[in-house]
Amino acid sequence: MRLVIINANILNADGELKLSRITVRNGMIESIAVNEAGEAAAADPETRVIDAGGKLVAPGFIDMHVHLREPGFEHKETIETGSRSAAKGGFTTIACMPNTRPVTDNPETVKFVKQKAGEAGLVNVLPYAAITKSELGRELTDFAALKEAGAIGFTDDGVGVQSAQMMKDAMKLAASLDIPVIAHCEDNSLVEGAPVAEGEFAKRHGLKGIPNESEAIHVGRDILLAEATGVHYHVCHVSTEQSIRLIRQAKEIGINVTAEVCPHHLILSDDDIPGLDANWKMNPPLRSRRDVEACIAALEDGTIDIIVTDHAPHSEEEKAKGMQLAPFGIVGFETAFPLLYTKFVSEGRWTLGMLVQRMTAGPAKVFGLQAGRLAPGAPADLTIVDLEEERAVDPSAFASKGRNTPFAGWKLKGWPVATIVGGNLVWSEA
Ligand SMILES: NC(=O)N[C@@H](CC(=O)O)C(=O)O
Ligand SMILES: [Zn+2]
Ligand SMILES: [Zn+2]
Repeated sequence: MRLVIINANILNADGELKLSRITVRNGMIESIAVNEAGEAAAADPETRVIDAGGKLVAPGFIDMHVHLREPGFEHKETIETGSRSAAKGGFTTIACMPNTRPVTDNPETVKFVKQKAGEAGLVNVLPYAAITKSELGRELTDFAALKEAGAIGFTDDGVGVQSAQMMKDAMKLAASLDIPVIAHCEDNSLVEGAPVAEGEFAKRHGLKGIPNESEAIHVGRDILLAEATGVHYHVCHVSTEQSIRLIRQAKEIGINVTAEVCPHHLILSDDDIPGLDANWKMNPPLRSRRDVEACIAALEDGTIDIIVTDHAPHSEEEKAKGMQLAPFGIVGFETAFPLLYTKFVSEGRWTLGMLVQRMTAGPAKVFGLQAGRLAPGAPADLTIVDLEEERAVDPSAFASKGRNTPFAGWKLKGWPVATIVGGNLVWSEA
């Protein structure tokens, strides 16, 4: 089967949009050429033609931090609904966190996730496995067996690994297997019971605050451990100026550290939280404007390498428990690109090329994936985006089971309209 995408506006090496014709065969990009008029008419019956109509055709977005909730929390999301939500957001490869039930701390669960993702047949799903059994921080999992089963990295996302010795042992083992450690950085002794960041919002509402140090202490500790062990250490959802300072310095002296940031930490601060609505509750919490500015600058200068959504669906009942009691987390797939395009590209702060790089080639490079680029021989994982279409975020229309977003009603531009994985159209607006 051959697929030809005509009138595709693709970014060239200079970041300019060029109208092109992309030919796909057997799931791979075969050629990219200057668009030719009349191509559609010339196509043979064995060839499917998609007319992109001058819309952006980018490498499929890659999201290296997502929660699909299955097994165990199917009322929040399943691998299928999460995959569909990802496809609708323009993502073609996602990496899912192990804080399921059971925790992905055994080879069977890794295989289960891969099997379910294959059955859904929508996007590429790469499973992470837990660092410690049940993410309890007490005993390491069997890294070699988990890697063998298909885990692409180790993380206890959802909680920080509290013991430095445990983290050091994990890093040593991961380094010997040439596989990264991905860390949710949070010192429990500093955050107990706090639902939002330390600051004005917490004070005004009489809530306990999560201090910036609770994240940065782990980042600093882990950078020293990464230096000692030589592991590839990747920092989850960076949200503070202090963590960024430590990562910047570590990179300067050549320590193998990479980092990610979420759209909400690039856009929202705790000043924006309208009230005690748990759709604004996530971990790490929304911090100060100063932290937001530090995150933006760090993504721009390369201190932070990539953008991830930390898509974290929860049910409406769970989120209705209020700011103090509701679980942390917001959904992310279906708003990520339009949010970032509208806030940073439309408003002139970033080039389109920069945004796309941080969501495609950037993550592919950090995690060594054969994806994230448009070139002959690369997998035909593509996303088509209408940069002109403007509409409001409507959570009731999400493909995700989760409706928990602080961005409901936001008017945004740059909506994905079709997603192609391995040459197959897995989602389209029409
Ligand atoms: N980010 C969140 O607020 N929640 C995540 C856990 C996590 O990413 O730490 C979840 O699993 O719900
Ligand atoms: Zn986390
Ligand atoms: Zn997470």
